[in-house]
Amino acid sequence: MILTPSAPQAQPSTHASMGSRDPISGASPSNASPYSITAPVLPSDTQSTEHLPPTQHKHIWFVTGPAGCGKTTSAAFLARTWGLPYLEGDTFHPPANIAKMAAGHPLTDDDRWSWLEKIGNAAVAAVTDNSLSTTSAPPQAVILTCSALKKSYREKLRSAAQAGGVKVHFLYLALSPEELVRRVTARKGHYMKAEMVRSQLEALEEPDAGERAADAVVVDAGRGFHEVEAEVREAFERVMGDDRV
Ligand SMILES: Nc1ncnc2c1ncn2[C@@H]1O[C@H](COP(=O)(O)OP(=O)(O)O)[C@@H](O)[C@H]1O
Ligand SMILES: O=C(O)[C@H](O)[C@@H](O)[C@H](O)[C@H](O)COP(=O)(O)O
Repeated sequence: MILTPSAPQAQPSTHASMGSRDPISGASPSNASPYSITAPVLPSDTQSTEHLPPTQHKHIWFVTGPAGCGKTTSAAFLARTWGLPYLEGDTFHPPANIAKMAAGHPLTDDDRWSWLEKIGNAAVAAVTDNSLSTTSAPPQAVILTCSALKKSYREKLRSAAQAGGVKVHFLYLALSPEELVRRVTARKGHYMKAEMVRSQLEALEEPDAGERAADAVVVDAGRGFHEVEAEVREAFERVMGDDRV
């Protein structure tokens, strides 16, 4: 089930070509695609405009949902706004997984397990050591993209964070099947083809009520760039604000 299916809205004219905007600097025009990103993106790669107040805990933000829902776009928005490191989940796949998906075959749970383990470990490391920091201290938060389609996958990511004593959050970008297919079809130069959206939706388990009460925020991703950014920003500021020192 899709929680908030919605018709696509017209994009604000200034964002009409955001698919080709540089996702970190936001620079436009550019011939960069979001998939030219190689992980990690460091805070110094961003031109952050906002300062994050000190928080009691370290935070991992997973931006989740099926291919095409806008994970890369929203993760890059958070990273460049707050000057946070950003890790692209796809870069943790072994080559065999990428080849499999590019050939149009969905991954199995087995295929995904070691990938999720790497993502969880990398997320915790990002906020507990300073390998992704441009100062002497580890960053307060890290942003990761990961489809995290099933509850069991999210549980695995949660347990990695729990072991590291770090708070974890899931931003789930809800989008109708039709709009997912439209966006994946329109996107060029990516191994994930539109036919794969169906299998992603078959695997998908949206965050349930318990997850939403705990650590998952559902964002209606069917609106224009500005509206989605505003909702993502609101969720991020609310959660981080609640953890202020
Ligand atoms: N709110 C939006 N409205 C219209 N198109 C969008 C929106 N957000 C992202 N897109 C476009 O949809 C495509 C998929 O977005 P992307 O961020 O790459 O998703 P994902 O990382 O989840 O696969 C890209 O071409 C992107 O520019
Ligand atoms: O769990 C999976 O089936 C895969 O990880 C899959 O989710 C894939 O990696 C991305 O969906 C592709 O890329 P985008 O989501 O970035 O389009």
